[in-house]
Amino acid sequence: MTAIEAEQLTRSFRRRGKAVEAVRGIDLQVAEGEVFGFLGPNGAGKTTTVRMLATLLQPDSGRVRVAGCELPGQTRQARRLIGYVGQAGGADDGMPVLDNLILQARLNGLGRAEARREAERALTAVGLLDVADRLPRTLSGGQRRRVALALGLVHRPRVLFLDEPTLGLDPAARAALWEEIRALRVSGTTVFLTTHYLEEADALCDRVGIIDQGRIVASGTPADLKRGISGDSVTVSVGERGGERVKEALERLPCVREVRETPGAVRVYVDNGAEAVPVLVRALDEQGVRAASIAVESAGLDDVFLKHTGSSLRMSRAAGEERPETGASSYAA
Ligand SMILES: Nc1ncnc2c1ncn2[C@@H]1O[C@H](COP(=O)(O)OP(=O)(O)OP(=O)(O)O)[C@@H](O)[C@H]1O
Repeated sequence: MTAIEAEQLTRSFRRRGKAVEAVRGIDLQVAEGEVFGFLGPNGAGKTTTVRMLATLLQPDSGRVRVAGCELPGQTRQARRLIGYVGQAGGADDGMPVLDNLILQARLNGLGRAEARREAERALTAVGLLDVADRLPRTLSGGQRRRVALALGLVHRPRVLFLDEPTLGLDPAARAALWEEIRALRVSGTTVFLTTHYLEEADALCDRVGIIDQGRIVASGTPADLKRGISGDSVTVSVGERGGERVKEALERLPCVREVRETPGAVRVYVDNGAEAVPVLVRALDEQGVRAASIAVESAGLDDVFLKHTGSSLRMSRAAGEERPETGASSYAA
């Protein structure tokens, strides 16, 4: 059965008197029990989409059906069946972790005893029962993120929305959260997560939708998406300038299938990276171009991203592109 269905969703905002088209006609379907990743750069429209799917924002046009409920007509029923964990997390710092969860469960209509039971179950599920009596502000960033996850899970939602669940976490905390998400999948919960971490989409998701400038530009399993880009990618770092010359020097070579410029580097697609590198180095030498570094990899999701959007997600992160403050609010259905 389909857990999430959207047809031709659109949403604009007004900013300084101008219309910003955040979402421009999105269609998607997520099957029950699937982990679906929504991958895109800053400002692509991920949060706007996830908030519309999770009943938190009204679309300008289009249709949403989630957990069997048609929106906006069946919003109340839908909220009982879905959970939402926003970027800001949702815990109240003035009360201990367990009380936060009990309150959340009560808000979802559970009786006192059941709310306590479910709160303890959710904390156990995210490995935090030992901090039940602590105030959220005394916890580490990773622990606070897991409290937010528990808040989204306390009423056993069938569909869980996670907006950038691991943003800013260190690798160990991220790995711990990935395990929680994998466990949710095993329990049959449908998970819709937004991310701009390629590795996260690759490691966790059954299917991925790539969003850019408010539109889905590609979707499929990570393996299917990568299959469309077989071979190796060679990244030639050239600094701020010089990309154009490198591109010119390399795109004529018979072993080169395609060349794309990204900020500070040129990505070259070849069948066999190890064989191509000496040829590329010679060609650069002949043109008097010096590369800062050359790296060979199997083509991955970033290459899929580059192909469909014309920009590299990894390179834009490396170039220090910071995310704007979104002020996202948090809510657990
Ligand atoms: N409330 C708002 N008012 C005005 N503009 C908005 C509002 N919310 C989002 N936008 C704009 O809509 C576009 C999409 O934003 P959105 O937050 O959905 O992107 P995103 O992919 O989630 O980005 P990020 O990864 O930075 O969270 C951006 O240009 C953003 O500035």
